[in-house]
Amino acid sequence: MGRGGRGGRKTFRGKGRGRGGGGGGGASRDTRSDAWSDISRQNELFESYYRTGGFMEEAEFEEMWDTLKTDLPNSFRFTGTKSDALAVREIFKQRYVPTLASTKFEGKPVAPPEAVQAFPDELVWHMKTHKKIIRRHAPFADFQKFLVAEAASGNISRQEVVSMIPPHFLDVKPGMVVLDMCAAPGSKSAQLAEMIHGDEEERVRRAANNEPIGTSEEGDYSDDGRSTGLLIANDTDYKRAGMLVHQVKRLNFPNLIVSQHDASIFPSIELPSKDGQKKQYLKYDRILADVPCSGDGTARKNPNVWQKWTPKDGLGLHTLQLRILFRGLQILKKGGRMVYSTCSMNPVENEAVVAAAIQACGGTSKVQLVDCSSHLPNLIRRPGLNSWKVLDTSAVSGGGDKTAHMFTSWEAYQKAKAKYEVDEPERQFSTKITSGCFPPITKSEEERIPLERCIRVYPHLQDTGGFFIAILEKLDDIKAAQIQNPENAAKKSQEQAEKTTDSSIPTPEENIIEADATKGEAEGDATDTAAPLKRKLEDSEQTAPPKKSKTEDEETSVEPTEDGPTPKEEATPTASGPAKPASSKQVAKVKSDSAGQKEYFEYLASDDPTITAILDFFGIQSRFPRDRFMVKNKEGLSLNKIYYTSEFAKKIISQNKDRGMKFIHCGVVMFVAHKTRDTDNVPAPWRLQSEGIRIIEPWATKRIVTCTSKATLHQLIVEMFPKLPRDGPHGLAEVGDQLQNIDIGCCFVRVEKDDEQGIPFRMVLPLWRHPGSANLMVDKDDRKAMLLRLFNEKEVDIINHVAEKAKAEAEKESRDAEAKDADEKDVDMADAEEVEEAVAAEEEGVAVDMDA
Ligand SMILES: C[S@@+](CC[C@H](N)C(=O)[O-])C[C@H]1O[C@@H](n2cnc3c(N)ncnc32)[C@H](O)[C@@H]1O
Repeated sequence: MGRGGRGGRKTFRGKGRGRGGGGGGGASRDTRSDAWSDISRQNELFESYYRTGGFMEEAEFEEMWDTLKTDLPNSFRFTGTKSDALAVREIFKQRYVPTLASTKFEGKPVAPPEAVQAFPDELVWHMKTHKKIIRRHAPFADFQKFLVAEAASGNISRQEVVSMIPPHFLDVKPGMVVLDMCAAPGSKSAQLAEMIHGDEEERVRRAANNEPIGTSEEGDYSDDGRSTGLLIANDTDYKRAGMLVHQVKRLNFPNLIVSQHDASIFPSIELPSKDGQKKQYLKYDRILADVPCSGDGTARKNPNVWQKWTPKDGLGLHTLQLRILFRGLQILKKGGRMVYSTCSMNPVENEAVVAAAIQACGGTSKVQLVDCSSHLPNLIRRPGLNSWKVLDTSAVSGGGDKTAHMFTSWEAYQKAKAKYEVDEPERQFSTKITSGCFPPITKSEEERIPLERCIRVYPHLQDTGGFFIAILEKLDDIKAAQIQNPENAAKKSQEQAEKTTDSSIPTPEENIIEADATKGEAEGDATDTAAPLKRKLEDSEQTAPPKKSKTEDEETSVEPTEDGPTPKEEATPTASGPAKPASSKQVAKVKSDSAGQKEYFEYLASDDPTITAILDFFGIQSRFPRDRFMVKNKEGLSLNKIYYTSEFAKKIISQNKDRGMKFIHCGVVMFVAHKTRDTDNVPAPWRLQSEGIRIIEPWATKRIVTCTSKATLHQLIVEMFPKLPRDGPHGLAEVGDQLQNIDIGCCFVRVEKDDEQGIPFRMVLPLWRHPGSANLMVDKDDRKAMLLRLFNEKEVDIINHVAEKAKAEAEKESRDAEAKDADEKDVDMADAEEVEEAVAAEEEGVAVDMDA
């Protein structure tokens, strides 16, 4: 002890084991690519921290480190309603798994895809062959087509295995109000939306048929079986929020709002309140904080980790992470659950944040860590840490002589720093180290935070990336008086604890280690979202609840102590001082981040003439709500597109319209104006959209066509605009017979699940009945995906009868311009329209019905 100076420092240099990448082995060839073989998978500081930080036994560390240097397996998840996901999974198992199992690549057998045992129902799969090999090499061509087509159709999500874990621990049930605080690019939001959705479609169908929908402890089905829940998916980054919108749009979920706010000051969302009543603010049943982090658990797919890892990344993010978690806990319902997760293995970003947030909330009587050891029993995991060391690199200003230091406690850090201030005042430490970065020290067992309940997933445990998950439950209101600045709370508790601890805390000198002088990085503001190591692009590769009470207002009632003010006067816990109101400047900044764009969400009146005409046209039962249709123009006019949202989403959007909330997406496209001359006499010239069709179809009583044969379905998919005269012969079998009695306009085509014929699930498709033909309103890519899924047909040309006719006519005209046939010139108006649409569709590579 007390050796003084830097004599006790050890150098990292020479400690590296010099192991190369690779690892793995096994009977079949590991075909993972050499994709970034040119990048050295070594970083001495990174290795030394995890080797000497006391995270695991040496032997396990070796295994973990060897795995970290290998490429990550490909992984994906079957998505959507459970029955659809299981059906697509069956196609995959029957068609592709056996083929891949007998495939050879470069003369060696390929390891076939395997179901990841950690997740139920074999819905998650991974495969060792690198995705670049799958993409480029012939033996995988069919499988690649399947992956691309199903990902585009939303039946598959290409997501990293560990990234799928957090939503499973959130225990979301239909009807819950959920917030995803850092949601982009949206893979976990998609999982959460599926959970809120539950088996809604089946329930709604029963409700529409006046069949009992059953009761459930799991959700409030009073809205005719529809999920009354809500998901708010938020991200602060403008571009990434745009990606998020793109991803979640595919889900066609009317209960989803995308917002763009800084999660650490996430605004309180106002609820409608009755006249004279105190304002109420939204509280959440479930919150996910999948926060920005250093991302060192992604080293298997992210070369930046090897090239740029420095302890400052984690240190710099700790405070932002703490503020986000703290804000989440504030707006969580009492009894609600919150999951905090990162893809970093660094305790400074993990256990330290969790402990500091619990302390900031007033301790374990307010917020507890939930023991989830029996949940997802097949997930191999390690407990959270109760002790760890904090690594920092110091540097003499002006660069050079960078040194690494490992501290075991806040006290040790302060002592070392004080000593350096005397001995070597020009040496700079990270300004980001706070007492909260260190393990908490508590006076009694009751106060102890059981950090071992956190979950650590290391790469070698089940061939994944590294990940951290903490599951928190809010036991009690966090009273205004108890809300302390998170950092101060942690510090205060640490100071108290330090007074009572024994003298076994190592001195700084014992913990100082010298780093490779070339490895340090100048400290930057690690909260800058452009920092290279940030976990920004993770997943981007594509990529009994509290029972609901009678009214929405009651359901989301808020605790008086945590009522939020309007966004403009939001009280925010800050890292450097007590909670204070955010300035209006802050709010203005959030607005201007969007480059001045504003989304308008204007609801149509329930007796809006357009809505009335459309709903009458399709014979929509009066029980279907008529007041949830929305348009996205300032004037509130039904011009081009009409969207549908859930009742609760409508309440939230309408109530917070002028409060500075930055909502950037809500609603599912339900109807699109069909503007052609042949619609002059159509009472409702609006197209049904694939996005919204399944929401409204159960309630339709008119313009329904049933397709019972797989052969007819094939024809409808392969042929655009097949001929269909009003009377006389046609080639469209049972569908043609029904359509002959239907006037021009849009129709529903119902296709029921039929195992015998190999129709794996129920489908509802929009079709436009033209005067002389009919056309499924499905774009070409979706047609091709359907042909692959249902018929295993890979190279099918979609026939566009009208475009072909137009082309043939043009050729004929140019050959014999003089001899034009008068009859041919007299193409009827409707045919001309069809030509116009079809040719445009050909040019754009999509069917006319594709909604941009
Ligand atoms: C790890 S990623 C989230 C991944 C996402 N949960 C998913 O599964 O697709 C972290 C996200 O946090 C966002 N972020 C960074 N700072 C934020 C803040 N202060 N508030 C909200 N989001 C933030 C980043 O833009 C990034 O998209």
